[in-house]
Amino acid sequence: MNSSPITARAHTNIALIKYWGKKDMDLIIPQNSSLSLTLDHFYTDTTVKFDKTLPRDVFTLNGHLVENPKVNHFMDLVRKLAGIQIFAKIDSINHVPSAAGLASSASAFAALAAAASKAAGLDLSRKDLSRLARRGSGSASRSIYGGFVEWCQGTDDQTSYAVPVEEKLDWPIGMLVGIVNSGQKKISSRVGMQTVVETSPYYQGWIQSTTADLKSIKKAIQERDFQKVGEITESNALKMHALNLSAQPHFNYFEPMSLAIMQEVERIREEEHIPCYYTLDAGPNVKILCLQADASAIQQILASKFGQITFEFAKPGEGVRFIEA
Ligand SMILES: O=C(O)C[C@@](O)(CF)CCOP(=O)(O)OP(=O)(O)O
Repeated sequence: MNSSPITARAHTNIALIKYWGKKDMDLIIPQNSSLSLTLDHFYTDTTVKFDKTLPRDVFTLNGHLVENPKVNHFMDLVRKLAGIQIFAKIDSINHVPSAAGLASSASAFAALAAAASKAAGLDLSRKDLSRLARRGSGSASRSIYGGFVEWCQGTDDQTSYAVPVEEKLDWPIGMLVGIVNSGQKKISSRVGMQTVVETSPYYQGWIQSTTADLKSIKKAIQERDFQKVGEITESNALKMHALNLSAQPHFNYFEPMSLAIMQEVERIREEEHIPCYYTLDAGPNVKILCLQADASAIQQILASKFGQITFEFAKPGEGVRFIEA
């Protein structure tokens, strides 16, 4: 066990091919494989120090003491893996608006997996780090790597983990992220996706369609076909959200501003002839895939229409790494 505190930094990732349903809730085995882009702009720094004098885990988020059962459960997994019974001090700083569909759980659990396992004296491979992060939050399995990342669904704890598709990305693309609402979302991803699995009549169609999308997008990435990557991304996101609209009870994450931004992105593409495509996750925030050279032109158009919303640009980011606190 490491006596000194360990700090890890992990970046958030945004899925172009969505994970939206589990086969196994405890092991977090997904219904389908997914693909994401790790972003450099939003990240989490997490410091972990095991301390024999602690009666329980002590967790602070952005400087505030919080109780988080998912973190406690995760730390139990780490203790079991390392064969220790000691509690830890965990300090996490989220440079991401938490829980607003900006995949803050992805960067958070990837950073926690790296810092906690190393502080517990483990030296995990990136594959095993991805497996461990997955137990905290499915999408966190992808933030272990940078660039384009695929989470291979696998069938069990050993075979479900992410792999880098293209980590050192030499393609000048990125995402504009508009924070429509950084408040706590109504329905968590965990609840939302399970409702869909259990009640949407479209779920099997989704599995077939998203599996085909994954194959097509990997080919389009290889061919640097930005239009194809964008079209598949936008279509896949809308199919995911169609599941929510068809669930019982139905739900959706859109706010009026989300739809207005989505329509404006389509207009910019069709009338201004600037290639850009949107995606949304379990929240109202719109992420716009674009080429780096077009980012400021798109930002200016959006600022003229939605002055109250800032659209921050993120380039492809790197995988999880240890840093000096
Ligand atoms: O990231 C994606 O593929 C798509 C989503 O972001 C939603 F749009 C899912 C994120 O789910 P997550 O928070 O990882 O759920 P957990 O495993 O129940 O913790």
